[in-house]
Order: sequence, then structure tokens, then C-alpha cells
Amino acid sequence: MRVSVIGCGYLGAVHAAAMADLGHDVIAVDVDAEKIATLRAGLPPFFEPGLPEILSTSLASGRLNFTTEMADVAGATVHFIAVGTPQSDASGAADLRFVDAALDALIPHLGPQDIVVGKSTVPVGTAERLAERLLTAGSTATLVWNPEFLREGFAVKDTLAPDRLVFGVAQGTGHDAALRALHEVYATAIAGGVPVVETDLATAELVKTAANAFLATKISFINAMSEIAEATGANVTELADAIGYDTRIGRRFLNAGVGFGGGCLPKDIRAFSARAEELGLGDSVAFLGEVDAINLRQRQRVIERVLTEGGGAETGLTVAVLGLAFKPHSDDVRDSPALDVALGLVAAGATVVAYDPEAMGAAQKRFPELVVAKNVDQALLGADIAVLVTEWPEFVELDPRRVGDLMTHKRIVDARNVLNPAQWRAEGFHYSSLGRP
Ligand SMILES: NC(=O)c1ccc[n+]([C@@H]2O[C@H](COP(=O)([O-])OP(=O)(O)OC[C@H]3O[C@@H](n4cnc5c(N)ncnc54)[C@H](O)[C@@H]3O)[C@@H](O)[C@H]2O)c1
Ligand SMILES: O=c1ccn([C@@H]2O[C@H](COP(=O)(O)OP(=O)(O)O[C@H]3O[C@H](CO)[C@@H](O)[C@H](O)[C@H]3O)[C@@H](O)[C@H]2O)c(=O)[nH]1
Repeated sequence: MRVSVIGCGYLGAVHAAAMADLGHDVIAVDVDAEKIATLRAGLPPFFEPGLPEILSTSLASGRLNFTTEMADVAGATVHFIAVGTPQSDASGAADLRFVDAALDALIPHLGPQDIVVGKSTVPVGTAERLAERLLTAGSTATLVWNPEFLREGFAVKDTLAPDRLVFGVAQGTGHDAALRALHEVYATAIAGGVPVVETDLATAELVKTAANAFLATKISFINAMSEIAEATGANVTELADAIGYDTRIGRRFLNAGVGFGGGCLPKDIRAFSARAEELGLGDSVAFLGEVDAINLRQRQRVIERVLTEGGGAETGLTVAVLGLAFKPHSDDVRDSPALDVALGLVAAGATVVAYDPEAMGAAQKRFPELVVAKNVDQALLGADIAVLVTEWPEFVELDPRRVGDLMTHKRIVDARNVLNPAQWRAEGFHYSSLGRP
């Protein structure tokens, strides 16, 4: 099939390369000329395991092309919209200007039977509004919603073999043809047994928002438990293991620590709350405000812990911050708890030296004043205290004896609860984590 992908960020670039990898002819469009030039050269503009490989094989096969010209999508019959939907303002509502602009730019190039597939995460009701926009512009193309559930760090695998596919299609003319087109696009995954949920536009939009709200709630739930555990001498990791054995609960997404960040969960729960307010249903999802508050409190909790354990910023405290990305296997620092902790410690007067295996470029682009080290040893050298905020394998596997030799004082705050307390204490470390004695 000939498909276009509009927006070549974390979602779009991976989706375009994966579609080409599956054998489709793909034209991928972005307004960012620098990003397009990088992608054309076979270089992903961000770190994502497996992407360089499928990007270069797809480019070499001639099935994947990048452009800044929307007119180049002519000839494609299925068009994926994968542009950003960032948080717009303090209300938390999603900024839909990029989605609207992408559709408006696409409309003049659409054929009468084309399918426009929304992949961006949007507030419920957006798809219906966009379908009306198409009609008003005189287009007979069909608009459908096919939300994306990929995780950064596993984006290629998640795109090629997702847990499920959701196809939101409105009843009426174009319904059956649109479903057939979606089944053809994803034929390989469907043949591999991936479940398909065929539904309406509103449900498809809501599935995405509800999934992220649930994941965020799970994390804040366990972080709330970690506060209780800490006050009572209980162990939140053992608690998570024990409740996680109940298959109705499940162990995944129950890791207590500095909390969730990134370009999705924080903004998506805020956008969900803002949309519910618009619908007069703010009370129905009021708990998401608490989920957000618990999450942000964790960052503050870690900053205070480092200052307390380190003896206070006024002592000329030097802190090694291990991690800047919002999670390992990603260079994304959007709403990163790790970056917030680093900046919070700087604001409190500490001297911070940070290190991350992949996210230093992205962090320094945003905060050029942030002091970064060339490697983990350099970050630790002479530090009074270390704080592990992103659980990269390189940090999880650190040898406490070697770390102790590098630091001025043997103190570590494990803000992801991933180190073995007994092992670190045996090497003379003052070890502290969240919700574990
Ligand atoms: N990042 C993820 O892991 C992920 C996963 C699932 C869903 N999503 C959702 O997908 C959407 C995109 O997220 P992202 O992380 O890829 O964002 P991003 O900011 O990395 O990428 C968005 C891209 O869209 C481009 N763009 C903006 N306006 C455009 C236009 N009019 N025409 C063409 N290109 C345009 C931008 O230049 C940018 O390259 C969001 O709605 C997000 O919530 C993201
Ligand atoms: O037990 C856990 C699990 C995760 N996290 C944190 O939660 C955040 C989000 O992690 P993850 O969900 O793995 O990353 P994303 O790539 O942001 O993916 C989420 O957001 C995407 C964009 O909407 C969705 O497509 C995915 O399904 C959804 O998992 C990160 O900061 C993690 O450190 C925890 O603190 N504890």
C-alpha cells in the first residue's frame, strides 16, 4: 500500500520506518526541515533502539522517503496524522493546533476515496470535529482513529507487534472501506494474532486516554504506598511484589520511585482532566489531579532527601545526578523527573554534576547551564552524595566499592529502588531509597 505519515517525531518517524519495513511505500512529511534532512541521511533525530536499522534498510529499499512538501503525499491512499499534541497552558488542555494545521495542509492533496488515520493522542471529540472539517472543506475522504500505544525505548517492537490494535471508524459511507484499508495496513500484525478492537471514533480516542490514565494511576498508587511504607517501616517493593502476584492487579507499573514523566503520561492525564471539565464531568476524573499531585510530590521528596542525607546545600554540597532521561533506553527529557531533580538541586544551592548515557544533548539543549560529566565516573568523582534518578543498566550495575573510591562521602539516594541496599551498606554507604527501610 502507499501510505503517508505526517509528523516525524518519536511516533511518526518510528511509524513511517515500521510501515516501510512491513513492505508499504511510505512518504513521511514534517515541517521541520532539519529533522527531515537528518532522517533522509538515515540518522534518527532521537535515540530509539532498533530504529537506525529499520530506517537504513527501508531507505535503501526505496520504500521510505522523507519530505517537507505536503504535495508529495499525492498518490498515497492512507494518511497517518502523527503530529504533536502538547500541553497548551496551565489548564492542562491539549494544544490541537498542529493536528488542525496538518489536516488543513493535507486536504488539498486528498483523493476522494482516501483514508485519514489519526494516531496522535487527542481529547475525546476531536476526531468528530476533524471529520466535519474534512466535509466542510468538500473532501469525501474518510477520517478514522487508530491510537498508538508504543513505549519509547521499545517503539519499534511495539509498532510491529502491538498488544492490540484499535480501529475507530464512524458508521456511514466509507465505514467498510476504511476498515478494509486498516486491516490491509496492519495485515502482518493481525496475521500474527494481534487482537483488533473495531469501534467508533469516540471510544477509540478514549481508549488511549484511559490507558494512560490507568498506567499513571498505578504508578501514583504505589508511590502513595511508598510514603505510607516509609512512615511505618514497611517495604514498598515487597508490598508491590505481594499485591502484584494477584493477577487482577499485576506487578507491572508498580515500581515506586521518583515517578512518571515523559511526553505522554503527565500531559495526557492533564488533558483528560481539562476535557472532562469542558464536558461538565470534572468530578468524574478528579482523582487524576491527585495522581498528578502525588507524582510531582515524588520529585520534591527526592530533592529534599538528597539535601537532608547530604547535610544541606549550605555545606557546599556536591551532588552526582545519575540520569536525565525520563526513563532508561530513551534520550527524551520532556517532563523528566530526573531533570527536574537535577534542576531543583541546583535551585536549592547544591553543586550538581549530571550524567546520562543518552540524554545529555537533549538536556543541555534545554538547560545549557546544567553541568554534565563525560561519563559516570567523572560525575561521581569528589561527590558528597549520588542520586540515581533514571534506572539505566549502567547505573543499576554499578560496583559500590568502585563508586566509594570515587566519592568524597559514601552516600547514595536510590530514587528508583533498583539497587541492593545490603550490598551498598556492606561497602560502608549511607544508602537511602523511597519506601524501603
Ligand atoms: N512519543 C511517544 O512515545 C508517543 C506514543 C504514543 C502516542 N504519542 C502521541 O503522538 C503524538 C506525537 O508525539 P511525539 O512524541 O512524536 O511528538 P514530537 O514532538 O516528537 O513530534 C511531532 C512532530 O510533528 C511535526 N509537526 C508539527 N506540525 C506539523 C505539520 N503541520 N505538518 C507536519 N509535521 C508537523 C513536528 O515538527 C514534530 O517533528 C502526540 O499526540 C503524542 O501524545 C506519542
Ligand atoms: O512502575 C513504573 C513504570 C513506569 N514508571 C515511569 O513512568 C513513565 C512512563 O513510562 P512508560 O510508560 O514506559 O513510557 P512512555 O514511553 O511514556 O509510554 C507511555 O506513554 C505512551 C505515549 O502515550 C504510550 O503509548 C505508552 O503505552 C505508555 O506506556 C517513566 O517516567 C517511567 O520511569 C514508573 O515510575 N514506575
